[in-house]
Amino acid sequence: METENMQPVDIDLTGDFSVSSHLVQQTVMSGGAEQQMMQIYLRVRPFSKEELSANEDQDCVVIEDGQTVSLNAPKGSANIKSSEKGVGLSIHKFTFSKVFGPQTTQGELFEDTVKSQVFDFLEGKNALIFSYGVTNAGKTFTIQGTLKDPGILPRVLVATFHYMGGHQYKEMDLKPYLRNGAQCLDPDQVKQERTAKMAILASVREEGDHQRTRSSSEPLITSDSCLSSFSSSSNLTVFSGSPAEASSDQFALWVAFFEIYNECVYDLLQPTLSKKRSSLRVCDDGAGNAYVKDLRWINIQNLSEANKLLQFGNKNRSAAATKMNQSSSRSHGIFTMKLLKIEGKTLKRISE
Ligand SMILES: Nc1ncnc2c1ncn2[C@@H]1O[C@H](COP(=O)(O)OP(=O)(O)OP(=O)(O)O)[C@@H](O)[C@H]1O
Repeated sequence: METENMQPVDIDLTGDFSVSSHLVQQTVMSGGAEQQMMQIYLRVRPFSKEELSANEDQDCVVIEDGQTVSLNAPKGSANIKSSEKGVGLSIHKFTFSKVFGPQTTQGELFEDTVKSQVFDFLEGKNALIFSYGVTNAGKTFTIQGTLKDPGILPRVLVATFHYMGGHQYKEMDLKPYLRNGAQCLDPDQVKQERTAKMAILASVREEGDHQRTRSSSEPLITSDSCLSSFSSSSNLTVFSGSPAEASSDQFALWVAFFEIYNECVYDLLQPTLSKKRSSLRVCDDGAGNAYVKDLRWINIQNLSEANKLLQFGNKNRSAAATKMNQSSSRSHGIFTMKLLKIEGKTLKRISE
């Protein structure tokens, strides 16, 4: 899992990484922008019952200390055979910003990795969090989690609504535009926004009625209102106090959810009327910033709405069972939040 604080300007990462042979931590040197460190975390998930009964626990991954792991090639593997012949090594060491073992809880992971970045996002800075790993590694569990064990995304949403407190801008007439801007909507456009959002929320409510019997270990987004229910649970981190409380500023949260599947971009918040979905184009806003053209942005005003959009989007994701993971996501899902800080009717800042 990797996290980075970003400035509003795009940073070309290609060619700018400085990577030493055994150090996986990477330094981002940006042309003109301030130098930033990309934090790279490793989470080692526990073995499943099936993996244990198949004797897959061969101590291949050994956590040496809080930052280092050794990877030992499995018995009988090609790596072992060639290292016995003096070709290559059967042990590799990697160093990370921090390594989290199988006992790490979702709450501990959030605290020790992205919590400070969430605070930065609420205070107006851009941030990017992404998870990277082979199929079945635990990416979905870490980012989304389950009803019982909420992951990073629901925790970020809870923290954001807590921060906004009673200072929400409900007019819906200031909407993110292109990459870093916002546009004013006229009353007809606001009406269209409300209608589009209501259509999604209503469709999830209808489906939610048929889903009440799901278990708490299933992905978070399958259960209606679960975000709201765990937001009150004691193990959930929110920032103490709300910095928004004291000021007269207001906040609007807009979200988008899309996937990259077979190198095409699909909007997950676009109701699909036919089996064939149309893909979206990635464009340049004229200032060198990439954005997805015609991507749907929805203004959400509470956790229940956030949960419904997640349910709706996840249902649209291209999932197919693989040999290793029966509910594997076959695409890269990208959930984006834009937080607008508004004074009167004027946009003061926007963070993503
Ligand atoms: N830290 C963890 N603790 C307990 N179970 C976990 C943990 N991480 C992952 N799992 C379980 O391991 C399985 C695979 O996890 P997950 O679906 O998140 O993998 P993934 O990396 O998203 O896979 P894919 O790329 O194929 O979608 C799931 O059953 C999940 O519940």
